[in-house]
Amino acid sequence: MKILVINAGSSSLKYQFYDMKDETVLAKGRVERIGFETSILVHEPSGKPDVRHVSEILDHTTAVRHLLDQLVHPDHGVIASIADIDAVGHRVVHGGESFSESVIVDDQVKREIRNLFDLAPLHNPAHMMGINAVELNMPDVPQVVVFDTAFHQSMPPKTYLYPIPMVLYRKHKIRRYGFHGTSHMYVSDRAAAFLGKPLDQLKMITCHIGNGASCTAILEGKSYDTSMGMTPLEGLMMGTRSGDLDPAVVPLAMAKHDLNVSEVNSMLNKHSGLQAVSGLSSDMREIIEAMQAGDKQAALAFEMYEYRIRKYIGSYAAAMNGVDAVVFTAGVGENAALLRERICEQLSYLGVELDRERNNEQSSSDRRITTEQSRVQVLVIPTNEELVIARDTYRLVNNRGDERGE
Ligand SMILES: Nc1ncnc2c1ncn2[C@@H]1O[C@H](COP(=O)(O)OP(=O)(O)O)[C@@H](O)[C@H]1O
Ligand SMILES: CC(=O)OP(=O)(O)O
Ligand SMILES: [Mg+2]
Repeated sequence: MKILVINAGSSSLKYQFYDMKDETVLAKGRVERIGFETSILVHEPSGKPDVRHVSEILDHTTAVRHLLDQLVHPDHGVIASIADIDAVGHRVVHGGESFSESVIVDDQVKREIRNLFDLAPLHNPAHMMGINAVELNMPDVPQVVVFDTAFHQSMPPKTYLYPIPMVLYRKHKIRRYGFHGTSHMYVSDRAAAFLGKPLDQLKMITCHIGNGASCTAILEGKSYDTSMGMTPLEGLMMGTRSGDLDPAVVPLAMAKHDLNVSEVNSMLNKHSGLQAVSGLSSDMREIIEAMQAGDKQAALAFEMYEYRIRKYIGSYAAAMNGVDAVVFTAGVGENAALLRERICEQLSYLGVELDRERNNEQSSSDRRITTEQSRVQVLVIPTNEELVIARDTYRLVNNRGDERGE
C-alpha cells in the first residue's frame, strides 16, 4: 500500500509519500507561499535529484495537483499513475474532545473538524483546505485524519481543566487539550523499547522541542499532563510563541498599544519567544551562534528558554512522584547538545548524571546521553510524526478493507 501524508498549513503544504511494504519514503517535499505570486515547490524524490519550482499557486487544490504531478512525473516521479496512491493521511492539530484516535474522513468527521475552527483558528481551517483539495483531485481515495490532541485525551480533569467558571468549559469546551501527541506517543514507545522495559511501568517526561515545543508527563504509558493548553500557545517558551504568562498581560498590552484581538494573538504567537527576546531570530541555531559570539540578548533568550524547559521537567517529576526517563526530541531537542547539557547539569537532584561525550555525539539514531550509573536515564529519540500518520492511515484503511471483505 502506498500512502501520501500531508501536513497542510495556511500557506504551506508538506508531504511525504510512503511505501508501507517496508515503510520507506519514496518522496517528500513541500509547497510554500500558497496564495502568493511566487509559490515554491520543493520535491525530493528518493534516489533522484531534488526539484525546485517557482510559480503562482493560488490555493491548496492547485498545490495538491502540483505535488501529484511531481509524484507521477516521467523524470522525477516515483509512481506511474495517481491510481498508485492508495490512501492519504492528514495531520490535524485540533481534535477537541471529539477524537481520541485517528479516523477515516467522512461527512460527519469533516463537520466535527469544522466545529473546532474556533478552538484552532490558525490550524484547522488550513487542514480542512488540505482535505478538500485531496478530495477534489482524488475523489475515490480514502483519507484519514490523525490528531495532535488525541494522545492527550487520557489527561484527568484535574490537569485539563482551567480554574475558571465551569460554564466556559461546559458551553465552549474551553480546557487544556495538549498537542504534538503523535510525537510524544512515538518517542515514548521507542524510549521504552530502548530501555527494554514495558512503557506502562515507566514514569517518563518527553520534551518535543522544535519550532513549537511541549513537554508531556507520561504515566503508565498515558499522557497525564502536558504543557500546551487550549491552543499550542501555553507552556514552554518557543521560537515565536510566548508560552506561559500572566493572563493579565493580554488586556493590558491591548489597552496600552491599542491592539485588537487578532493583533494580540499575532503578537503572542508570531512575535514573541526567542524572536522577541533576542530581537534576532526564532531559529535556535542562530541564537546559539549569536550567544557564542557574545550577543547578550541572544544569551538571555537561550537562558529563559532553557530555564522554562527545566521548570517543566521538575514540575512533572513532582506531578508523577518521580521520573525514570527524560526524552528529548524534534529539531532543537535532537540537535542542540548545548541546551541538553545546560538542562541536565541542573537535574542532578533528580539523579541525572550526564555523559558529556555521548551528549555531544552527532547521530540520528535513538541514544542515551546519561552515564551507566545515572538514576534517571536521559535519551535522545528522533521523532517521526509522518510515520505515525502513515501507520494509522494504513491500519484504518486496511481494517476497512477487511470489514468489507476486500
Ligand atoms: N543543529 C541544530 N542545533 C540547534 N538547533 C537546531 C539544529 N538543527 C535544527 N535546529 C532547530 O530546530 C528548530 C526546528 O525544529 P523542527 O522540529 O524541525 O520544527 P517544526 O517541525 O516545528 O517546524 C529550529 O529552531 C532550528 O534552529
Ligand atoms: C501544535 C504545534 O505547535 O505544532 P508545530 O510544532 O508544528 O508548530
Ligand atoms: Mg513540528
